[in-house]
Formats: sequence, C-alpha cells, structure tokens
Amino acid sequence: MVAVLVGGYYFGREALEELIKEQEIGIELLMFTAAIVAGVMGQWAEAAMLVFLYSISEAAEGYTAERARHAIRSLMELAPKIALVRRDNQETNILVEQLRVGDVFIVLPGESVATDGEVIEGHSSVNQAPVTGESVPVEKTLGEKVFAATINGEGALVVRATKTFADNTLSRIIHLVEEAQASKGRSQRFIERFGKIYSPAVLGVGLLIGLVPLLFGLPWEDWVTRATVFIVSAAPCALVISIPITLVAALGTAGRNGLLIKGGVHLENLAKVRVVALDKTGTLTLGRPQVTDIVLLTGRTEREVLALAAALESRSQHPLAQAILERASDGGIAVSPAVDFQSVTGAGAKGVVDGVELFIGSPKLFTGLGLSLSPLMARIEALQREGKTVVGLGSRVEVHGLIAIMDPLRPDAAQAIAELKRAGIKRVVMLTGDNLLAAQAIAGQVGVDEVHAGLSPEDKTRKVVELEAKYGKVMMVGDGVNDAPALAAAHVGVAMGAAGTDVALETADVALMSDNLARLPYLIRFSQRTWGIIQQNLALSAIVIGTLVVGAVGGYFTLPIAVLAHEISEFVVIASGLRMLRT
Ligand SMILES: Nc1ncnc2c1ncn2[C@@H]1O[C@H](COP(=O)(O)OP(=O)(O)OP(=O)(O)O)[C@@H](O)[C@H]1O
Ligand SMILES: [Zn+2]
Repeated sequence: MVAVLVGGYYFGREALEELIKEQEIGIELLMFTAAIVAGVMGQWAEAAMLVFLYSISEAAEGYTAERARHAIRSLMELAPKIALVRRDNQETNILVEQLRVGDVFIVLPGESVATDGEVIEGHSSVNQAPVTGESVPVEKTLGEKVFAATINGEGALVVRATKTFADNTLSRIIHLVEEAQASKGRSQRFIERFGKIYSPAVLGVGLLIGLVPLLFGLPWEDWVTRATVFIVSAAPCALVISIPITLVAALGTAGRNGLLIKGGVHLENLAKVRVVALDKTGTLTLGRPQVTDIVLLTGRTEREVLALAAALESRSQHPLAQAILERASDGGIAVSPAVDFQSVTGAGAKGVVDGVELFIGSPKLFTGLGLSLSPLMARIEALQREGKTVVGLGSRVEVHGLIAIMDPLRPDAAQAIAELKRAGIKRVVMLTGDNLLAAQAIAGQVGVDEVHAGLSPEDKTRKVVELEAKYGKVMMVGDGVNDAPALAAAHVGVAMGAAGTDVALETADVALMSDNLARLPYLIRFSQRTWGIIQQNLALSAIVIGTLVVGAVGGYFTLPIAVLAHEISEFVVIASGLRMLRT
C-alpha cells in the first residue's frame, strides 16, 4: 500500500500536471486511474504491481532513449584531448579547446588530428573513418584538408588549423545528428496526434465498461475490474515509442557511418524513393577535370591560347576552370587575371584581357554570339563522344582555340548504380549542364536509364518535378552548389562529400561525408531497414493491444497479466528499435 501511495504520487502528479497544463489526457493518467480504481476496490497488490512495473519501464525507456541519443557522442572520444602546437618557434602541448584558427600543430604518426586544418608540411596517409565512415586511408599532402579525429598513418604532418575545435567537422556532425534526433518524422507526428484522441477515448470507453453493466444489474465488481484491465491493456505506450526509439538509434548509427541525415522525416522519405537523379560533374565523375586536347584555329600558339584562357578562368569558380589553370601552371605560363570578369551561368564566362573582350565556354556560348561553328562541329562532336567537355576560347569575331577537358568517371560509379537498382530503385537518371554527347559517353559506361543534358539549374529542378510525377519519389544527388535548387525540390536531396563545403551541408537533407558512391545504395537500404523495423514495431504493438483489449473486455485477463503483457510488449519494441544502433 505504501508502494502504491509513493509511486502513485509521483506519476499521478505527472499525469495531473499534463492534464492541467496541456489539457491532455496522457498515458500516465490512464495508468493512474487504473491504479486508483484497483486500490479503491481493495486490490492493493495489483495496484502496487502496476505502479511498480510502470515506473520501472518508464525509467528504463528514458535511459535507453538517452543512451541511443548519445551513441553519436562516442565519436567525440576519438578526438585527441591535447594538441602539439608550434607558437613562436616553440612546441608546446595545449588543450584542443585552446586551439585558434591559424595555429600550426603537429600530428605525429599514429596520432589523431586535433581539429580541421590544412597540411603545410609533410605527407602521410590518413584514416578518415571517424568522419566519412570509410576506413580506406587517404593520401594527404601539401595543401590538403585534414579533419578532426581522423587517424594519421606513417608520416608526420604539420597542419594549420582552419577551424576551432568547437566548430570543426566532427563537432558539426555530432551537433547535426543530435538536432536531427530531436526532430519528428511525419508518422511520429501522426501517432502523437492520434494519441491525443486515443487516450481520452480509452478513458471514456473504460468508464462505460465500468458503469453500463450497473444499469443491467450485472455484478459491478467484475465489470469495474474489466474496465481497469481494459484501460491498462489499451494504453498505447509501445505504439508511441515504436517510431522515436528506432529513428533515434538509426540516425546515430548513420552519423557514425558518415551519413548525415538531418531528421527522421528524411529517413522515412528515403524508404519511399523510387527514382535516383544524379548530377554528372563531381558526382558521377571525380570532379578532378583535366585538359586532354587543345585545338588551335587562328595561328595563335598553344601557350597563347592557354594564357588567355587562364586569364579568364583565374576569376572563375567553375570546376573546369581548375583544369585550365592547372594546365597553364604545368606549362609554366604566368597568368595575369582578366578585368571586368563576368560568368555566364551554364555557358561560360567573359572578361577583358589586354583591352580585348574575350569569351570562354561551351560551343553554344559562341553560336549565341552569332559565330558559326559549323566547320568545327565534326571535331567538337568527335571529342564530345569520348566523354570530353569542349570549351572554346575566342572573341566576338573568332574562336582562337578549343580546349577539351575530361573529368574521369568514379571507379565505383557503375557498381553503385547496379546496387541502387538491386535496392529497388526503378529509374536512375543523369541530370547535367554539360552537352548531350559528353553526357551520353559517360552515361553509357555507368548504365543510367535516362540522360538529360544541357540543363540550367532551373531545368534540373523542373526535371526533378517531372520525374516525380512520372515514376515516384525522387532522390537527387549533387555536389550541392549549382544543384542546390534541384536538391531542395527533390523528395530527398543528397549532397556528396560534404566534408568541407558548408553549402552542401546546409542545402541537402542528407550529406554524405565521403565521396564514395557505394554510400548511396547503402543509404537506401539503411532507410528501408529502418522503416521495416518501424512497421514491425507498430504491427506488434497494435496486435498486443488488440489481443489484450479483447481479453480484458471478455474478462479473461486479470490486472497483473495485462500489466505484464503491456510492459513486455514495450520492452520488445524498444529492443527491436535498438537494432538500428548496430550495423
Ligand atoms: N568557367 C567556365 N569555363 C569554361 N566553360 C564553362 C565555364 N562555366 C560553364 N562552362 C560551360 O558551360 C557548360 C555548363 O556548365 P554547368 O556548370 O551548368 O554544368 P557542368 O558543370 O558542366 O555539369 P553538371 O551539371 O553535371 O555539374 C559546361 O559544360 C561548359 O561547357
Ligand atoms: Zn507502458
């Protein structure tokens, strides 16, 4: 009796608080009512058991949910606590939290990196698994980025910090995942709304079961007991916990595997994806384009053409610009940047060099200026058929040269697409701003179903909407910069290799921390598995509730049996959801 009073006092208070503050009849109130009624009827042992088991399961539930939520925190422990920093030519150990942007620190072989930075001395292979989920070591040399908590291999690295500890990629991953875990999915919200109607209904029906038989002169003790058993049986604890526990566990696991999913709702959406749309440059290809051919047209030398091209591209952010600048610097060509630079979206760029207005960009850019490229089309198309992007360099009156640029295909692209199909994706589509011939050459090697080329960012968005209408939910995968509108329009937007670019992290629903395309089918399968477990949990809870309710009203179950079955089903659901903590 004391147990009932003490235990009951606590959750009774909680139940009443909920009732008063949120004007809501919650599960606590159901349990509280059942316990009181049992107590009033003199069934003290039963009431005590109810209060006791309910409190235990509540505590256990809170504890596991907390554990699952903080599983992602374990990543933090991989980061070192101190860093060997070089200040004023002296090397001292400081706490990582004291590192400032611009500090130079040393990472000895076998140590982990203190915070995000850029290599300024040395080279080594680094295991980036803590950030990207991929344990194949990556070579890091001068000028390359390293990330906090990644593990240095054989060489010593001297690194200049580009982020403080609190602000680095690892901290951001953890923060993002924790935020995601707090957000609610569509089905979760539905269940919660449902609960708001359901619990009062249970109480009402319980009242009817307890009172109505009195009118017919049936034994009231029997029916009041049935009503109590009914209320406990129908309490939706397991139903309500099914979704959140699974999502919290899944989001944490995804984060530890380098998949940043920004909310349970996206996992739910991913499980329904039927179409995958991929950007070409930087997604299917490595994003490391290289100049392969230079065609001279007006008697200017290769050096001259490259120097002019580089003068324009030194002002451009486009990946193709990088290729041209690299080629110029390999040839030892000094670059004097163009003035009045302007980029022409989806076509190229223009600027003034030595007083002359020059253009660089797609053949379309030049035909748009009124130049005829017909004598050159055969050569251009031959290059494009090899999967190369052809850009012209010229003025308003003539094209001085053509530069062919090739961005090699990712080695795992074909396999990743085949895997996507096996995971149940009906259609894989390429969306690119590049020209059709080059796009088809790449597409042919990887086995996509459809190619759409020459698209502006707005065209890409429109295509995503069209695909969705035609085949079902679309997942758009892009590099997150010029694909941003399409990423936003898709059912799920996925940014590739987000380690480093804030834009990608912010626009997409999911950011892959590694560049590995194999992560895409993994992501789809992961979401399907999560969704499968959620459905199992919902079905199980519904069946248990259904059986108990029928038994309760029929008078087959006593209160202890109902309480036990109820709590067991809740534990089973939690354990089942926690399966997503592994893998
Ligand atoms: N700075 C530039 N220098 C040279 N050509 C350019 C430049 N910017 C754009 N272009 C031309 O415009 C075309 C379209 O560019 P856009 O950025 O829309 O797509 P992309 O990067 O080629 O492909 P994807 O959409 O697959 O990423 C390029 O293929 C190229 O021919
Ligand atoms: Zn319960």
